[in-house]
Amino acid sequence: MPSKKNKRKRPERPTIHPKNKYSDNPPDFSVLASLYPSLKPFVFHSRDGRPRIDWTDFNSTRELTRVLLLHDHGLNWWIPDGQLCPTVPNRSNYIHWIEDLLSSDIIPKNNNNGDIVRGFDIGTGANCIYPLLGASLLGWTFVGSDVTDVAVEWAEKNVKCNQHISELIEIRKVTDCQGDISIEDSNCGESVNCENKMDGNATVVEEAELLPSSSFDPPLDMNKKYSGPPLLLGVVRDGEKFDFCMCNPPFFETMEEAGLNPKTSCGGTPEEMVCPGGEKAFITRIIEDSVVLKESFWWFTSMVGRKVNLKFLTSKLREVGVTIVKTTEFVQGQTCRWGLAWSFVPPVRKIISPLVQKNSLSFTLEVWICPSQFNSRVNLSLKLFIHYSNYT
Ligand SMILES: C[S@@+](CC[C@H](N)C(=O)[O-])C[C@H]1O[C@@H](n2cnc3c(N)ncnc32)[C@H](O)[C@@H]1O
Repeated sequence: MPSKKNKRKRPERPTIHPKNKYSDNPPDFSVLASLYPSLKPFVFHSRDGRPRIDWTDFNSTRELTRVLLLHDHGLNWWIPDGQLCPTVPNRSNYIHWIEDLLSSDIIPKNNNNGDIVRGFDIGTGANCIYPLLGASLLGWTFVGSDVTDVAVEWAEKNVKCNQHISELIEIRKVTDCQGDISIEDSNCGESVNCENKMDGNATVVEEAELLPSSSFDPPLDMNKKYSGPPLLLGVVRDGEKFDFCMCNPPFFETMEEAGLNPKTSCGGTPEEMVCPGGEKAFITRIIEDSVVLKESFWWFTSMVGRKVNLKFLTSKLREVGVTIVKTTEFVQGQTCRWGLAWSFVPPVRKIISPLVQKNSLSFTLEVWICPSQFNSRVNLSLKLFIHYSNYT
């Protein structure tokens, strides 16, 4: 007789966004191999008779991505050997999560660009996957930025060979000396050299009082501060307005760390995978840039690779006085990634729940409201957590 313990199964976490093309129809490698002979050499059958792909072989994963983009999205696509190869279903999850953000009514809709949705993909890579998917699935327009010549060259090729959406995507090369971009660093007192610097206004002070203490979060090691080329500040041009930015950052500090998952081979050069301070430093810089560029973006978002960093980053967001933070979990086979979104736009929705559930499902919202956004001088240590499912 099964024990009571076994009966109490934890609810299954959704691993794929319901709007994802593959949520009801996962790719059938046999069918695809019969339609695209170039895929055939990479498909084999396991003992249970199911068609499989060798995920540890870069050529297999690249060919599968090429075929899926062509077959399911009508996109021509290629990357040179060794460049980071995206998996289409999980990259689509991030796009659909942003779609949810834009359509949710927690903050007012952005009408800056009329009906046109405009996104900024920080580090678009040679694969240019997010602009290609966002443009082909949803008709969004994009600026995709990158620093390396190979990424910019191949992203441009991938855009040009898709005439039906090429008008929607601009690839922007980031250079080290772009703009005059040093921003105030309150921790180490570097020089301030930008017009719109972070200023400690009243909202920041109240926010610190109102939101949970971050005293247990480890600080960012000063030696590991992001010191690379600009991310947003200095790359976004005067007067540009975006509905969102997105980013799949270099997660790791070393290539050894990057190579820790022997179950997959998605390629990835050091420029794509690694930066001093890893994702924590990279995303911290995006947060700092967002303070200066709060008028230029409706939503800021980034992928986060490690949960411990998510905690650090959300506390950083509280410090800088955002009005909203939203997180989600992207489950990719055995790997978990997180989505982090924030905004400085005052929220309109007020669904209040006393607690943030610990083991929340994927694609859920956490919203923090700072009462000072409503010009209220409430002298209470008030914490409002809003939590609801994006599926509703
Ligand atoms: C993990 S890869 C992501 C590539 C692609 N977006 C994807 O999801 O597969 C990170 C990318 O960020 C780029 N990158 C690093 N620093 C950057 C910067 N300062 N500005 C723009 N891109 C940068 C790298 O060259 C690399 O292409």
